[in-house]
Amino acid sequence: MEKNTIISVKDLTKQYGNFQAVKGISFDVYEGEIFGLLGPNGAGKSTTLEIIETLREKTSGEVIVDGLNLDKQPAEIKKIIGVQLQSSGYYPGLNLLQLIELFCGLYNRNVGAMELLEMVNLKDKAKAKFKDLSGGQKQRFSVATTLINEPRIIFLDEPTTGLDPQARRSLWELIRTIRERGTTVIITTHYMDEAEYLCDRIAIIDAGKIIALASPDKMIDDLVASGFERPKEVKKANLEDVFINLTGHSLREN
Ligand SMILES: Nc1ncnc2c1ncn2[C@@H]1O[C@H](COP(=O)(O)OP(=O)(O)OP(=O)(O)O)[C@@H](O)[C@H]1O
Repeated sequence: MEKNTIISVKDLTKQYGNFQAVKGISFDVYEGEIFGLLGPNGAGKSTTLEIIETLREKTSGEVIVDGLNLDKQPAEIKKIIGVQLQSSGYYPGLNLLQLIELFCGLYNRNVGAMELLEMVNLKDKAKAKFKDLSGGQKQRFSVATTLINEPRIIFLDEPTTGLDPQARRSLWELIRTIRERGTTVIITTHYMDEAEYLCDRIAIIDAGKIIALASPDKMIDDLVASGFERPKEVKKANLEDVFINLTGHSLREN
């Protein structure tokens, strides 16, 4: 299948004073994929994401989003992307339904607020305030807000950090559903299992450089082909499997 490039980043750098946080990275994101930026704390993932989102100035390099040049058409780019809003933007007096309706008004969109809450499994919480949600529910709501302007691409910055295993799985399913509806997803994470489960392709970033870029499967196959073996035999399950098995497979309300 012919792949369409929807984001193209070339030789991107970001300098904070004397410190170069992003050191000339290049990558393409294909339309309809879940693309992951995987790396340790401080690797430059958020900086890279925020530059593409038009929220942070780059130092040099070229970024094209859906044919639009970041330097010339940032306002056009904003219209076709969905970005997680800071929770400080969630007016404390409003409930979830009212917040979505407010954002619809701001974006001049007419999406069904209740349908959106249903999609992220928060219909029952429509009348609740954001502050009264669990961590997983907060993240699902935050993902819902990225969809209000019916974007072609959504950006998720470490969406599952701090969540329990079930809340994470529930969010993974949501992210897959969003991709199945045709939206391209670019996500940052420092969780290996998340990258392996969710992402079609990943770029591993370390100290501002991309050190590998491929599908998780290909990376693992290449490592094995190089003669790598795990030092000891791996058990057929891990502690997370035990936890999920004991607390239930079904995705409960998180
Ligand atoms: N505004 C800033 N001024 C100076 N240095 C910054 C600024 N923002 C980020 N940095 C530095 O740039 C580097 C990359 O930060 P960035 O937040 O992009 O990393 P990250 O990969 O997203 O890490 P994390 O997982 O911790 O969010 C870090 O060393 C950070 O301290």
